[in-house]
Amino acid sequence: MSSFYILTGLVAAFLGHLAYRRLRRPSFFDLIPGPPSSSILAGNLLELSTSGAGSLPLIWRQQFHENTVLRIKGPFFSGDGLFISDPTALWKVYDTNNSFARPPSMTAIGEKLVGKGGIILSEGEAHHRIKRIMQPAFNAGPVRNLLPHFRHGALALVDAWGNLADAQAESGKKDAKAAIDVFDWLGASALDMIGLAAFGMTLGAVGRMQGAESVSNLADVYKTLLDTMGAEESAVSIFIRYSPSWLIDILTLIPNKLMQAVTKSLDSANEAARALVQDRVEAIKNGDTLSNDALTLMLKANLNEDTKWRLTESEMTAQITSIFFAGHGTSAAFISWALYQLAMQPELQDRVREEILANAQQYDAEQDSNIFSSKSMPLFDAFIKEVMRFYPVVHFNEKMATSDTVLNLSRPLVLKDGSTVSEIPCPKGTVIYADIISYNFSKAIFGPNADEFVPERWYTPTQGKLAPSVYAGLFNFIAGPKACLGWRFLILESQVMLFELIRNFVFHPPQCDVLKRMQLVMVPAVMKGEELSVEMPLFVERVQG
Ligand code: HEM
Repeated sequence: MSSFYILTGLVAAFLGHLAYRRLRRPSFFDLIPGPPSSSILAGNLLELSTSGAGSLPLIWRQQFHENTVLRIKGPFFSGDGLFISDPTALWKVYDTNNSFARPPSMTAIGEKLVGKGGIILSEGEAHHRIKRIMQPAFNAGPVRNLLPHFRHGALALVDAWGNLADAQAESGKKDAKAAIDVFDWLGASALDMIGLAAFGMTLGAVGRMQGAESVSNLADVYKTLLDTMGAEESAVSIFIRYSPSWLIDILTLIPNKLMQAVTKSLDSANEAARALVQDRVEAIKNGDTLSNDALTLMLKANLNEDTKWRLTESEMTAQITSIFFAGHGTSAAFISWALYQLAMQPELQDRVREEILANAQQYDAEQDSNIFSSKSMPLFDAFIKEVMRFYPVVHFNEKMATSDTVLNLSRPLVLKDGSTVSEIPCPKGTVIYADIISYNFSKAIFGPNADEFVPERWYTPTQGKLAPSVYAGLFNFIAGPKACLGWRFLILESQVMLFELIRNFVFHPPQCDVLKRMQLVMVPAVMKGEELSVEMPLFVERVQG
């Protein structure tokens, strides 16, 4: 019965909203080009049923060419939103003075998924306190020391895929069934990498895919949690992505199997994370000086911190869930797209492998991350940057203006009435969607061939004005105080993993189209009958000789 009242209330609110839209005075934003107001839902459903270039921002990009500002109208009083890829405007949104923050609606969704108190959802002073403890573990030096952990994880995957490739070769089959779903395996491997490098523990997720006993229940718990979140992308969830927080709170009151499943796995994940923190604190107290994983460094930093800055045990536990959440699907998708691109461009794959093999002996001897520099391995370095540009697995990032402000633009914006402006007013409450895809594909920044995959572009400096950036002038990790904490971790993890995989295997293209599916992360998907299945089926063959 309560569901009936809630739904009736929502329908009434919707009708009221339509009336308000008709009656309100036109604003400046009405002059900014963008998809028709009614298309936000239809467009998002399109995003769901995704085609090859199936991201909504991608479709808009084709429609609106090089427009660096697009206006959207969100459903249910969620106000005006701006998709922005203009570098000057991005500098303003992501500067350190905090005049923009995560929209409350996104925090509301996030808290339902990953719980409260983690670094990702925190803002302002609370965020500063958490980051102070976490940042040192993710700086360049400590991350460089994680190389042996990443190598260990990469070799476990090489071993597993070697067995599968041998079986494939023996059966002589090269049909769809013989393909390896590299995304699934890389997901397990990413869990193992985080387990080893971030938390100093063996999770055994890759071993489990080969039929071994579970080493730790944490791997199962997080896999269930992340799979449940992956299933989240329904029409309703896309709808609420653009909705105000009060609406999200109401919607989640409706009895819902998905939310119940997420809450259940989140509880188990938190329980397992708490046990891990307690175990690690005990080890430090007992004089553990050898462990160099991120959690040990964070806990040591915490113990040495002034009490007013120190994180409590439950705050520390929340950070573990944040790291798993932020660092698992992202890296699995990123490395999957890298392998896909190599499979589609065999000539490039050969050249990258040649460079890897030329450096393999030195790498084995020194095990030093310097080998991955643009000086030692220019093509490998350029390839990774180009994958980052071409496959922005995190495709947009939301912020909301916390006070009235103005956004200057690097290029004039042509309004619907034909006039041009070089700045746009941004009233308090305006939601900004930093459009990472459009930025990464901007011809003004990356040149006329921005739509093509060309690693060599990285041999010369980029021409156009760049957005603030922590890596290669790209916006994938955003910038400012809330920039990705794990970007160095991700780059080294990918370098080590790709080095070992390309060194050992040749990748052949799938026998079907691979689609870009816009979940929270841009994941690969293929059509299986009528259903879209999240996977990346590649043929993997051992390198001969
Ligand atoms: C291709 C891979 C990755 C991409 C594109 C990426 C991108 C991002 C982005 C855009 C944010 C900002 C989110 C927001 O505030 O809304 C973020 C935050 C974060 N990321 Fe990553 N990330 C990646 C991999 C990783 C990995 C591997 C880790 C950890 C091992 C990680 C840890 C974090 C953490 C802890 C935050 C929260 C930072 C804060 O709020 O201060 N990320 N990431």
